[in-house]
Amino acid sequence: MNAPVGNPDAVLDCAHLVRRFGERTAVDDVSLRIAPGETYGLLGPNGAGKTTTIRMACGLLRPDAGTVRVAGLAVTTAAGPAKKLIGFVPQDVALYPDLSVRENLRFFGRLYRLSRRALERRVDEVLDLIELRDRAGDRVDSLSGGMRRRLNIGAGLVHSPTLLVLDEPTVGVDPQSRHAILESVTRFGEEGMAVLYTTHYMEEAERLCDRVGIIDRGRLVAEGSPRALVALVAERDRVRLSAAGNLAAYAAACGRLGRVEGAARTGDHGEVVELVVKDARSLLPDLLDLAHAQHVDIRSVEIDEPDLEAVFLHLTGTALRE
Ligand SMILES: Nc1ncnc2c1ncn2[C@@H]1O[C@H](COP(=O)(O)OP(=O)(O)OP(=O)(O)O)[C@@H](O)[C@H]1O
Repeated sequence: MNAPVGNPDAVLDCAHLVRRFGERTAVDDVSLRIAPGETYGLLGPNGAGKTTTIRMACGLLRPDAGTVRVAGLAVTTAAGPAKKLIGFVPQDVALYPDLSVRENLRFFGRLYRLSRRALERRVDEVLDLIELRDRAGDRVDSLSGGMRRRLNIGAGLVHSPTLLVLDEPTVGVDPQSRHAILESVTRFGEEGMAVLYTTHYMEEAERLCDRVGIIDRGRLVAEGSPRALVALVAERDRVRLSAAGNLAAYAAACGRLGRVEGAARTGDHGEVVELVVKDARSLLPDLLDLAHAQHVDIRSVEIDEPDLEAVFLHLTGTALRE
């Protein structure tokens, strides 16, 4: 049976996802959780693994390893109850150009077998959410590109999903539609929906997301609130390094570095090194060099407060946007 298990507080629970394409590991041991009403941004440059991660999260792509649960239900590439809880909005617009805005929404609602009355009510709600009520009767091929993007989001919303997954929804849209999209995503969170949002625009992640995961070359290299991540480049921070190797020796060596005010091995299985440091920004390279010298494999860095671009640059040595 597909009984709910795992963390009941998590709407989405991805554990240790791995996906390879030939020789290339596109997603390398990514775990993330999203709580009800939480907007989580997956931030990374082109090719970092964002789309591959969310396609696995939605059951559109089979992971080579790892599991996905939505509201405790296993997500697989086969049809199942978990899939009904997910609304997926792809990067490319998938709509019927010769149908009206309203007819498109009805079409997607019928796929989920909503009753006629429930469907009409929900279509009206969605038209308000995406701010297209005044265009409801217009054919899609008469809409601007940005309006089509908004309708594309509406199509993912019409069955009232518990989890909405949006893949770079503002790429290439006009400023007015971009604003409307960002406003509506804020409202989804306020209404209790969990949102997984991929972007390579730092300012979007900073504005919209309760929490951001920074992904680089398939690895989730840092996770936290925008403010907490920004603290990575501020004056004194708590740093949690998830790692594998001789962590007792590594923690002791970190403690001997200047500017480290405390170092301890923690975590349920001793897999974390926790540090209190002054100016994590300048210290992080030393911590990573030390890990390298001691053959310690750092899996992720977590910080409890300048901007996310700086954080990204600092963590990966590359810019978020090429
Ligand atoms: N179907 C596929 N076959 C082969 N390689 C793939 C496939 N899909 C993705 N990849 C590779 O996996 C890596 C991650 O791609 P992915 O599309 O997940 O990144 P992304 O962060 O979403 O980037 P973008 O912002 O450009 O969409 C890239 O190196 C990409 O070339």
